[in-house]
Amino acid sequence: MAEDRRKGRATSGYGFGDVDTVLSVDDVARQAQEIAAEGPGRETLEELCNGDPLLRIDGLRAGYGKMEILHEIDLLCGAGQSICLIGPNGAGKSTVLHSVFGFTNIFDGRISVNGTEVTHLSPKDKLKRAGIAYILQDNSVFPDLTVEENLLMGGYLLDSRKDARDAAQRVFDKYSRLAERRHQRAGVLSGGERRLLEISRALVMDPKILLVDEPSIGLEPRFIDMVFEILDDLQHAERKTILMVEQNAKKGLEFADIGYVLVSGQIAMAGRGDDLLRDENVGRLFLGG
Ligand SMILES: Nc1ncnc2c1ncn2[C@@H]1O[C@H](COP(=O)(O)OP(=O)(O)OP(=O)(O)O)[C@@H](O)[C@H]1O
Repeated sequence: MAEDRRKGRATSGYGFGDVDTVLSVDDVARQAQEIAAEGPGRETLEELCNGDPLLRIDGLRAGYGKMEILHEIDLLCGAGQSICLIGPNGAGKSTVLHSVFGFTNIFDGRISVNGTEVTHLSPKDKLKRAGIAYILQDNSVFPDLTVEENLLMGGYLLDSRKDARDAAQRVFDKYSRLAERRHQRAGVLSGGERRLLEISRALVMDPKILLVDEPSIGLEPRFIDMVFEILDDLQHAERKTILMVEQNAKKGLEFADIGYVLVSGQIAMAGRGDDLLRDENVGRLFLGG
């Protein structure tokens, strides 16, 4: 089992946020497992989501092909809450999002939304029936299409083109910055505007749950705050539930209500974002001090 748990681990070093010290992934994994050998326990997770999860993951074992990357993951997220997953490179953070959206092989466990099991739904049904949207980690806009055409792509599962147009217009009404550029090629947008377009494209389907993979990646610092403000507004003004992966652990924990620390495909710790920011071990291992 110990060997299994190590299968998904990358071997390179990494840094988090402003970290100057570069620790090896194995060092961090070993130390994190030492400080949280038992994991956070179900009671803690129930308490963190106020006992009423919208998104619930129980005992999830999942991976790619036959390789198991996630080992009995439990995660509970209340409606309108945000969770940030942090941890070393290769820990399986993105694989959690991939599994919730239906991109992995699920060997065991259960994923449910509002009490309804969605474990084996296709990504299309996750979006259309379960209200889960996945926002890609990389630059995923179509640069040769206009801003409007990119947005309409987000509505391809709606029943008619008119429904897609109406949904896109609702997004334009919310983000005048995009509306002003609706006929421009997406390729000419700034990095921050492109990230806004990626988020907006997911909003066309009016999802309840947003899976956000590395929102700050590749962005100039001046755009990073903008993106977190947009996510904050979606959570607090529109009551979207957000499950996020963020390599910049400090930013992620400052943003999120709840943080989960993933190490070698297992949940090592979970707590309120501000508590984890103050936690000595998290600080030493993930925040550089
Ligand atoms: N599509 C895939 N096919 C096969 N293996 C994959 C695939 N995607 C990820 N993996 C492997 O799964 C493991 C976990 O990767 P994952 O991307 O989930 O980690 P992560 O914690 O998000 O890391 P990072 O911070 O580097 O993005 C790694 O060993 C990775 O090589």
